[in-house]
Amino acid sequence: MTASALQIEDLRIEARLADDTLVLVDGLDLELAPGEIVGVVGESGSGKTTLVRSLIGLLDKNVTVARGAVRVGGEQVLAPGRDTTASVRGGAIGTVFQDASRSLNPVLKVRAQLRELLKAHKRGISKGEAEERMRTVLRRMQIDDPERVLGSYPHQLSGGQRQRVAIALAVVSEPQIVLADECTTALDVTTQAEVVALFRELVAELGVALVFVTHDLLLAADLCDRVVVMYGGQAAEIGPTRRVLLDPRHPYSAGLLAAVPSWSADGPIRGIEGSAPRVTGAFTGCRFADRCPRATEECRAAAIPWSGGGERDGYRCIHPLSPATAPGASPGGPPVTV
Ligand SMILES: Nc1ncnc2c1ncn2[C@@H]1O[C@H](COP(=O)(O)OP(=O)(O)OP(=O)(O)O)[C@@H](O)[C@H]1O
Repeated sequence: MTASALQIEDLRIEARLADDTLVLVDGLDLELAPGEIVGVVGESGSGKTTLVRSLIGLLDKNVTVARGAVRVGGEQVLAPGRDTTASVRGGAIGTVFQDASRSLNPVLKVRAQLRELLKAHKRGISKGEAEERMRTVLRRMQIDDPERVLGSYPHQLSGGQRQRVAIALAVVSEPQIVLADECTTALDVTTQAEVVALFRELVAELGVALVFVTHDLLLAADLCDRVVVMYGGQAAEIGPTRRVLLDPRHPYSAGLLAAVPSWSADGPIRGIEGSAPRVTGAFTGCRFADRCPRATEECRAAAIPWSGGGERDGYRCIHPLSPATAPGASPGGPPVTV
């Protein structure tokens, strides 16, 4: 059996406020094999960015890991009171953010930025080897004039080139895992498609595990092997992309799909009414209950257990859509109302 690239076990992340504790991520279990692409989707505020930031040691000062653990390549890097994620950031874990300017240093030329990472994470690499590696990685990003780009400051590059350089920075140290947080959102559709194609190639060629965070369900459908649908800090549903899209079991997943225009081409587009709850430490029951037409008192009474086929394919709902009534009953057709 292949060792996991990334293992997240029962992760709970809390934020301390002056008068309360907010739960930002709760009970998250996720395992990624090398070469696997997992999409993390969900509305704004569902905890996607908090999850990504926890993996690279960039949580805000008032935010801590309250329970669970994270392992990278089998080694524990995050647990309550323990955070050694800085040792994997830029090395075993590469990150690409939405805004390339967050990944790039505006006052350093691209060469200096790539070289800095190689020096930090590939100890003993010679100057010549580093030059060769930088050119190769830029060519892999389909930059055909690597010499010019290496000698440029970020502001001298186009938006698409900047995002390619940001991806080059994420992969130059040959990471086991790449975290991409909304990294195509700010790009035009053509560049977005090119960047997605790049990720696909990178995963196939380098065997990295890719966590692809996006609002865009169709983009996730196009790229990802599996998706995690997050809501209120929890995984509402996890499963192979095709299964989740064609046969969602959690009413929230079905609601998200019904809100995608091209998915609902033959039927009415419906947003999900209401907004996500503020989850404090005292919160009980299903986080989606107040917005869910299937909710009963039972949903509000106690924590909802995980059901289905285990961590890799399941949902957190006691009144799931049955396969017969879910959109998968008519693949490609409009989702039913939830
Ligand atoms: N330091 C903090 N203190 C208190 N609450 C926080 C803190 N950081 C994030 N939050 C809250 O945690 C929740 C999850 O935020 P997060 O940014 O992870 O969501 P998201 O799914 O990535 O949203 P988006 O897609 O808009 O980036 C939000 O309600 C946010 O306001």
